[in-house]
Amino acid sequence: MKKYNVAILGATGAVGQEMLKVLGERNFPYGELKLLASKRSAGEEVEFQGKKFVIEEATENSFENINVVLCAAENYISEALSPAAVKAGAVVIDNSSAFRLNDDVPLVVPEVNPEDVKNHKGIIANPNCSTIIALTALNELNKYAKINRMVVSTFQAVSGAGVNGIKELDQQISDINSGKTVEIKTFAHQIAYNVIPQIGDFDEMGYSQEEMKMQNEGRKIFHNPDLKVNCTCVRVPVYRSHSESITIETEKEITPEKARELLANADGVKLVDDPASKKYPMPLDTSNQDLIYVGRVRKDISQDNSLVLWCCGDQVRKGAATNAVQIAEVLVKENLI
Ligand SMILES: NC(=O)C1=CN([C@@H]2O[C@H](COP(=O)(O)OP(=O)(O)OC[C@H]3O[C@@H](n4cnc5c(N)ncnc54)[C@H](OP(=O)(O)O)[C@@H]3O)[C@@H](O)[C@H]2O)C=CC1
Ligand SMILES: N[C@@H](CC(=O)OP(=O)(O)O)C(=O)O
Repeated sequence: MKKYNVAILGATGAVGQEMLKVLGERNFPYGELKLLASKRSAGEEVEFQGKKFVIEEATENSFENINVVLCAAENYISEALSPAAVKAGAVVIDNSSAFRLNDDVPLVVPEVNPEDVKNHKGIIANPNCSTIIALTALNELNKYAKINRMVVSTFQAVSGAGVNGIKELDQQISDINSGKTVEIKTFAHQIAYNVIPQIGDFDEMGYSQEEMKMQNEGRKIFHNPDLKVNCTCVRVPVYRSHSESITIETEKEITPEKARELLANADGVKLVDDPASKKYPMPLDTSNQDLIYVGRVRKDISQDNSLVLWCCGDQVRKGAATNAVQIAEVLVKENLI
């Protein structure tokens, strides 16, 4: 079997560490494996599949002989290093938001628009985590009856802000329980025992950057430039898995029964919808795996052709690492690397 040399850029981060796990779990046919991070982590050892790997400092010269770069670093790092990786002949699958809306960069959720990878020019973008979760959940409904409008509220786990987000919740809980003063570094306010209706900076309309991604990226992935989305993103003191309350308005009616039938057979989705038995998706049940759980499916009683649903998914997995590895698998299958 042909092997592909893989580099993970940001290998010590929340997403990078998960990428390594997912490569192993899905038996991705990797040959050479390079783990890249900042100078701070260079020299650290990581054990993977019985072998020791040493973290290297990422530089423009890190990508010789690499076929695929799984990039899990901030925008400015991806902007600085992805072009060098492409120049060296690699395909970059980028988790940052740096290139997502560029015309020559496919933005791909493999369950929804895998064919878009064909137009890549070296960089393929992984969408925003909440957007991946919502669109995976909605794909079959959108195919049955085009979605014209979405109203979304997200409840986003602290790991969405990386390893520092996890540390901050841990630290604040421990400080509060031992009567110490709470320190705030990563989030705008105390996150322990709180919810914060801000993820990213606000624009002049009052929407945060994170909130606008659902519309801007959703339009590109669904190939629907007229899709209208109104989104509110909230950080909650949950470690893993984002939850979303979603209302969709469709071009023709989808009854809740039909929606459940479509969701029960949707790729990447698990229907958990039995409220009478207290069964619905919750982050504690959806973490460390890849399915997007959907439930609480019901008619929107406030307007026609509208449905309300609730979904949860592990944003470090399907919302980031797994989606990226799935894109690499499409490239392999289509002989595009
Ligand atoms: N967390 C999530 O759920 C999701 C994250 N994303 C996106 O994925 C990317 C990574 O996020 P996440 O894993 O959460 O972040 P983390 O903060 O957990 O990890 C950041 C990674 O970037 C590395 N890094 C920092 N500075 C440099 C540098 N100068 N050169 C090379 N590498 C560097 C860090 O290495 P070191 O340890 O050495 O500092 C670390 O490996 C971001 O673009 C984020 O927006 C997308 C979807 C979901
Ligand atoms: N901002 C998301 C995670 C993320 O990194 O998104 P993006 O890749 O769109 O910046 C969160 O905090 O939960």
